[in-house]
Amino acid sequence: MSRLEVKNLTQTFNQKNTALRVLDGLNFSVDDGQFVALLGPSGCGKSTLFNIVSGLLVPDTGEIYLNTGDFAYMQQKDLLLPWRTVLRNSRRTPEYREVEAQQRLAQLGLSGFENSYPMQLSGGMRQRVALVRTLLFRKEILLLDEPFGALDAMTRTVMQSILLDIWSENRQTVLLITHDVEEALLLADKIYVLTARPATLKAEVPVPLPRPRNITDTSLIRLKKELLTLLQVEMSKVFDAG
Ligand SMILES: Nc1ncnc2c1ncn2[C@@H]1O[C@H](COP(=O)(O)OP(=O)(O)OP(=O)(O)O)[C@@H](O)[C@H]1O
Repeated sequence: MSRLEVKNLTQTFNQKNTALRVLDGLNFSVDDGQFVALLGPSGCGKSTLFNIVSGLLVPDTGEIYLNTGDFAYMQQKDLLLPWRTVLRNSRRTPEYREVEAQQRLAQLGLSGFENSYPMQLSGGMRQRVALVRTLLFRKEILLLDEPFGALDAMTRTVMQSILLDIWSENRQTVLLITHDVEEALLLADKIYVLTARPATLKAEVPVPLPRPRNITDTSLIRLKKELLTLLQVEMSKVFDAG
């Protein structure tokens, strides 16, 4: 069953009196409980897509079908409130999921920082607080825009496995924007590759392998080569155009 369908999305922004076409007839669907990764060159329109799916932005044309359920959206910028502590940023109200918030903060390596303020944390720590908040919303759909972008490689690996554990427990539908081909291969059931701006769907690459996965597995190495080739073609369009 489809949880989310994106139909023929088109979006144009006006920049310096010129029309910048960002999405151009984008179509895809995501099944209930599926973990989908979106890969595409920088600036192709991935965050714009999430802004439309979440209702923050109304597209020029096209439609979004959400089959019941609601979503939690973790944007690239962490959007933590500077006047609230880590614990209070993690929860919508003071009473809300107190115990779970404490547990998740500990799980994500933030024990002892519950009463710190965002400005007292590193970029990677702020990103982890934002992830805790997103998870505590307990929505059926998670929109994660580069959730691990500010993390070092080691912490990123730990966070990926925690996210997989949480997903296995709850089977939410996840859409993950990432620049990291290996991250997409380790986590996702299916990878959508987008073209350079204006974004359309370039390829749909299923990853039908059990988890936890090992990036040195021969089938993953083959898929990685395939994805890198697809992305290099699109990247070269960005740099040629620039
Ligand atoms: N509100 C806006 N007004 C004008 N232009 C915008 C707006 N939002 C995004 N853009 C432009 O749309 C294009 C796509 O931006 P978007 O943030 O969706 O890309 P992205 O694929 O998420 O990039 P990255 O991978 O680097 O985060 C960019 O060229 C950006 O300058």
